[in-house]
Formats: sequence, structure tokens, C-alpha cells
Amino acid sequence: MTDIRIAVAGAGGRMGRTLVQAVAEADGLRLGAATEQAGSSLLGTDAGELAGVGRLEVVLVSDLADVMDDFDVLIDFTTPTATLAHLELCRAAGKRMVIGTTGLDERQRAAIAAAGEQMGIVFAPNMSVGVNLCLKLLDIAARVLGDDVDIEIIEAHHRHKVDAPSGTALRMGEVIAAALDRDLKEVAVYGREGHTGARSREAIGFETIRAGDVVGEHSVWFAAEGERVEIAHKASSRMTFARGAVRAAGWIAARDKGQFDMQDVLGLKAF
Ligand SMILES: NC(=O)C1=CN([C@@H]2O[C@H](COP(=O)(O)OP(=O)(O)OC[C@H]3O[C@@H](n4cnc5c(N)ncnc54)[C@H](OP(=O)(O)O)[C@@H]3O)[C@@H](O)[C@H]2O)C=CC1
Ligand SMILES: O=C(O)C1=N[C@H](C(=O)O)C[C@H](O)C1
Repeated sequence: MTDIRIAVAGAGGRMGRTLVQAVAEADGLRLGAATEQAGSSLLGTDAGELAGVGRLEVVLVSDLADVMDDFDVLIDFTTPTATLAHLELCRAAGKRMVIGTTGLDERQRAAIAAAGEQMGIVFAPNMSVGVNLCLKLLDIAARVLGDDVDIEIIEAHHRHKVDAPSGTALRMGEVIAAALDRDLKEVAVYGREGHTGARSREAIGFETIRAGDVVGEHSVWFAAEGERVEIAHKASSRMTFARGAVRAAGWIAARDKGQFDMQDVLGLKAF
């Protein structure tokens, strides 16, 4: 069987370099193309050398359109604007995508959903097995504890992260709100300051920490009078996300169209 050819967008970034490493380690996949932002000093560099895995004979280019014949699945962990531009190219060329970019607005998420009618897409704010298991546990905890608890979602990330709350925290909020039949838009409270008044039971609070080199930590409190349940996940290496994305790329390569998430890839929807 021939290898699935992977393109990595933003191959010079924190996730991009880790993704190149993960692709190089994976069986049945090989790197076919790698891109970076126009004007980047990294253009022309070998993606493997940049990622510390040795020469892969794939140089970073600025325009995905120039390398469309060199890949089957694009893995994109970049920015919302870049991801949307790549989505259009992949849709037109019948390529699959694995999208890890966070911070997309409603219109951008709708564009991904529309493209999923014509192409295979895995789109998830967190590709780690542990976080996806936590999403399942959160659904159970919310259903069991329901309106007897106050729910707060606390997340911490490195100082370079540009979006808040994290995509993972927002997904956690969506899962909990759906389990409790609440509308997240109505009940979400983002940070608190000043004379806020007492919290309402329905509120789902989000607190954000940005500091140092924290890879990614999420903790959800279900707090009652007399006891508290905490469901927490701590990522200590970006490789956990990259291995998930590579697994998703192998999975989506066999699917012509549809928008999926990591719960689909990991078979967690059956639980
Ligand atoms: N789903 C998941 O499991 C995870 C998701 N993420 C998300 O992935 C995204 C990237 O995170 P991270 O790697 O830390 O960020 P970085 O800023 O380190 O990486 C993004 C890279 O994309 C590059 N880039 C920007 N525009 C383009 C373009 N048009 N074409 C090609 N490359 C481009 C950037 O270049 P330049 O620096 O020159 O702008 C940069 O190198 C974020 O949205 C983050 O939240 C992160 C970890 C896990
Ligand atoms: O930007 C990051 O680093 C991360 N972003 C994702 C998010 O926004 O949820 C996932 C992970 O926690 C790391």
C-alpha cells in the first residue's frame, strides 16, 4: 500500500514542527509538502531539518496552491484566516483536511461545515486522547450533578497563545451546556471583576491564565455545598496533540466527505 502524503501548514510554528516530527515517526504516512507564512525567514528550509528529524527533502513554501499535487491530507494548525484560505484550496482540489486551529468565529466555523458537504474534514480544538475522554466524562458529570452544582472551567496556556478562552475550554462548555439543556451564549460568564453580584446556578464560568511555557491545562469544577468534583487534564508535550492529528489524517484519508471531530476518530461516540 502506498503511503498517505501529508502537507503541514505553518510548519515553522510550535505545532507545525511537532506535526512534522509526528508524521516522520508514523507508519503509512509521509510528508509531501510544508508551508509557512509569506515573507517568513523559514521559507526554503527543509521541514525535517527544521523539526529536528533530519532532512526530508520537503522545503517550506509560502503558497499551498503551488504544492497541491504533493499531498492527500492537509494538517492545518495555523490561524483562522490562513485555515479558511487553505480550506477553499482543498475543497476545490478534493483534498482532505485535519484542522486544529482555534479562535474561529461563527462565520468561519460555518464555512468549514459547508465545505464538509464536499470534502472530508476532521476539525477539533484538541486532538489529545485524554481531552477527548474528558469531554465524555464531562457529559456524564453534568448529567449526574445537574442543577445541584456551580460549574467553572479554568484553563492555562503559554504566554504566546492569542485566543481566549481556549478552543478546548469552549468545547467543554458546549458539551456541558448541551447535557444540561442550557444555551451557552446565554449562560457563559467570561472572567469576573468588580461588583458582580452572586453567581446564578445556570452560569458556566470561564477563567483564563496565560503564563510562561504552559502547554495546555484544563480543569472543570462541579462545586456543591459540601463537595466538589474536578475533571482535569494537563498536557505536558505538544506531541500528544500532534499524534492525535496524525491519527486523524490516516482516518480521514479513507473518507470522501463529511465533517468529523476527534470523538469520531477515536470511536468515542459509541460510549
Ligand atoms: N487542536 C489541537 O489539538 C491544538 C490546537 N492548537 C491551535 O493551533 C494553532 C497554532 O498554534 P501554535 O502552533 O502554538 O501557533 P504558532 O504561532 O506557533 O504557529 C502557527 C504557524 O502558522 C504560520 N502561519 C500563519 N499564517 C500562515 C499562512 N497563511 N500559511 C502558512 N503558515 C501560516 C505562522 O507563521 P508566523 O509565525 O510567521 O505568523 C506560525 O508559524 C492555534 O490556533 C492553537 O490554538 C494548538 C495546539 C493543539
Ligand atoms: O494554543 C495552544 O497551545 C493550544 N490550543 C488548543 C486550544 O485552544 O484549546 C489546544 C491546546 O490546549 C493547546
